[in-house]
Amino acid sequence: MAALELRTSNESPQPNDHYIHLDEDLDLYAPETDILTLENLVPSPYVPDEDDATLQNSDSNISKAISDVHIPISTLKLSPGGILDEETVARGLSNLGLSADGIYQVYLDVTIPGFSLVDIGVLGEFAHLQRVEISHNNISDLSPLSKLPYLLYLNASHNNISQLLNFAPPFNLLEVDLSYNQINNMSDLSAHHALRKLVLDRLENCQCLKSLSLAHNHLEAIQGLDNLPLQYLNLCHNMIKRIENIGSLNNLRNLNLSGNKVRSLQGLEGHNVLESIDLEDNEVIDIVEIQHIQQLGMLRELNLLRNPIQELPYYRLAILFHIPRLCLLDRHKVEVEEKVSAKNTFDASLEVIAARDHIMHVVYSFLQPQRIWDSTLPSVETPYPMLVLVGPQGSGKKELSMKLVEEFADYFGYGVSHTTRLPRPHEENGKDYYFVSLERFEIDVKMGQFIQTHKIDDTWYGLQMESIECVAREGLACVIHMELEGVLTLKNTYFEPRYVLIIPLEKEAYERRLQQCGLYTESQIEHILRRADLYCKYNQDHPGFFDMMISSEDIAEAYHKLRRLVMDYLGISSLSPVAQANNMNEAGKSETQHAASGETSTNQTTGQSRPKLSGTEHTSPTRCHVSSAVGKGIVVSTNDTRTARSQQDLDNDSDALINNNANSSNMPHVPIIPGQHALTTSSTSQSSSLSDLDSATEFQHLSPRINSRPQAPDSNPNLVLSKRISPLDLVLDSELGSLTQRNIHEPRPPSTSRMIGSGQGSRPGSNRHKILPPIVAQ
Ligand SMILES: Nc1ncnc2c1ncn2[C@@H]1O[C@H](COP(=O)(O)OP(=O)(O)OP(=O)(O)O)[C@@H](O)[C@H]1O
Repeated sequence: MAALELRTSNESPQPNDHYIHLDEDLDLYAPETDILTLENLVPSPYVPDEDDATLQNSDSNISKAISDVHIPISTLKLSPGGILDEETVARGLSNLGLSADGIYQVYLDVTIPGFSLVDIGVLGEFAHLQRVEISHNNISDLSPLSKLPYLLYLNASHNNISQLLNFAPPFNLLEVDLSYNQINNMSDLSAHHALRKLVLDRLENCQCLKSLSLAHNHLEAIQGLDNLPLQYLNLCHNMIKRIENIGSLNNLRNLNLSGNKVRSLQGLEGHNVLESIDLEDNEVIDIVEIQHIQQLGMLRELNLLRNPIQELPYYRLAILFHIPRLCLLDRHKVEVEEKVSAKNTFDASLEVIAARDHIMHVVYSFLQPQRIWDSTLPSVETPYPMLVLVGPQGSGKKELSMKLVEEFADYFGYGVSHTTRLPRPHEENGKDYYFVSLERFEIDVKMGQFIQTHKIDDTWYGLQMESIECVAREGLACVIHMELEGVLTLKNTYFEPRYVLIIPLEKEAYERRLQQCGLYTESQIEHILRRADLYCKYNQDHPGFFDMMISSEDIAEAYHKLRRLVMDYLGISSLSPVAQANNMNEAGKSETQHAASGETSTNQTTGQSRPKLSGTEHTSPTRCHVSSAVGKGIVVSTNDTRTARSQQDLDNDSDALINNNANSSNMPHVPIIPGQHALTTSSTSQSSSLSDLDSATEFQHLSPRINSRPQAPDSNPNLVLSKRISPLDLVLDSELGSLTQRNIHEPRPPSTSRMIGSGQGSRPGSNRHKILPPIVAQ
């Protein structure tokens, strides 16, 4: 093996060993030799300047002497053609020290920058080198370094190297600087087991570098990758704590950071083409970190296995809620059901909330002994009449409801909700609300008492069946107020109330009002105002959902409108009889026009049209004429089979209805009062409205008569049931009966449902309008 060595011992030179004795007249530069002994070292006669190359008999001066040797350029060209020659190497040698085997004094370092070197093959002959600096050349092949077994430090920056460390690795290679090269192929570095520092700065010239893998190193930070066109970056199994300095990797599609110490996902924002992130076995702990990757539109795969975040309840659903576009999470395929479940868990739509609420109460009530709520039980045509004021908190619904009930005490009763909030001054238990403890509320829920519940902040509100039934038992229609969620639940039940949206449209005035009442904190007010927007939007998006909207900036004015509306419903007026008749005619005309033309009424807030709420929605032809006249309110059936009524019909409407009722059913002429059942006069139905199943059977015996179909029991004796059936079955039975047993052209016997018994007096207006007509836009 050829080597340039300095031997300081007294060893005798070996003739065949290419040793050079630095005798008095021996030239230092002797290319054909490769070992120097330092005995009697004298200045070289080739050195032109006496001060230069003065070798002294000491180690320190030897180094200087050799490195300062000057060869006249005119006589010697270093490394011609970029092929490194020994002379150039000799000029670059420094750092005299012991060879690795401890036998020789050798130069341990070589520095050969800026020689435009292409071929460094000769370096292989300097096996003792420990530090090689060959930067700023044109080297593309480092394979000769495979012959330097003691190499510890390599600086090959600013070259044309395209392969990373593609030489047989010196056993102890510690540090490599390959910055400013053309590396576009990262070879497996696992053989370089001692490598502790790898500098790959300024790889920006590698404009084709699409895939970079630096796995299983001890990298503590990401750097030097700026602006690379990388699509795949594998940094797994390093010691990286922060995702940094990859902001300019705009083409990154696949990032593997598994097996690191990453805690935050900050730094991943803006990687809009990132499709896959592997963060398995890291330290991500907080779900808020997901916000950093939430907006990555192409992200389809995420692996957070073996991160503390997995301990969070609903972890998987939470991730899917934030990034619903994921297809693969923690190496498991994401199912559609999971995505739906995620949405429903964290941001359920109002409809879902209501459906859940409804299901819960139905299930709990089924677990209880069944009772028939006979005062509010629906029949085919006559839902129990209810008026629901809907709107956000502080919109004045409660005040309006109370006033209405107070003024129209003969028609309406107030359906008292339960709440877990404390009573406010002037509020009375049982009048404004039933103020109950949370425990009591929960017990009632589990006892199946509620038909709907709704939570606002930490307060529960809920309407119990008994509250409505209480009002119905009095023969009154029920007025309640609630939030939108409550309405949606109610719409799942058999109740078919009229819904009036009460909402202050002027936001500033509304805000002032909320502030002045002193009941709400600033954040609550903000929330309420947002809810007000939600109501408006819901009204816009669901035409016809609310039957009417009343703006409630000014409560007095709102009440005035509501009052007018109700009076119109009930056909009562404080106007003169003539004006009253005119009003009725006007109302009748507009109703006729709507019914005849199938017009739609206009949504007040939006100007959108909405389908007129009328029974023309019903499919049964036998029900059309009924519904076209009455909508969903208190219903009286007529013999009139036309769907559009003439003005004359309307003028004669009341009388016709009364006569029809009386004639067709052979029943006495009775005025109709909301909520009163026709059979309340019968001794059988005088009993408690909270009947158990026995009374349900009793009810079934009577049901044909309830529907004024005397022939039904005979023609269908099965209707007299001895077994228990559900109210729903009753409805189905009676509907079936109406379709199968009765000729649909046959005039329909009037329904006597909701009619008061003959023994009871009529209430004001009840002989004028027996129905709650559909609300039309004003
Ligand atoms: N059973 C119920 N289901 C759903 N919401 C309800 C129910 N009972 C009451 N609410 C609503 O809960 C909200 C809070 O009730 P609260 O008695 O504090 O009314 P408020 O803030 O005075 O509002 P408003 O002036 O509109 O009546 C109100 O919007 C009310 O309508």
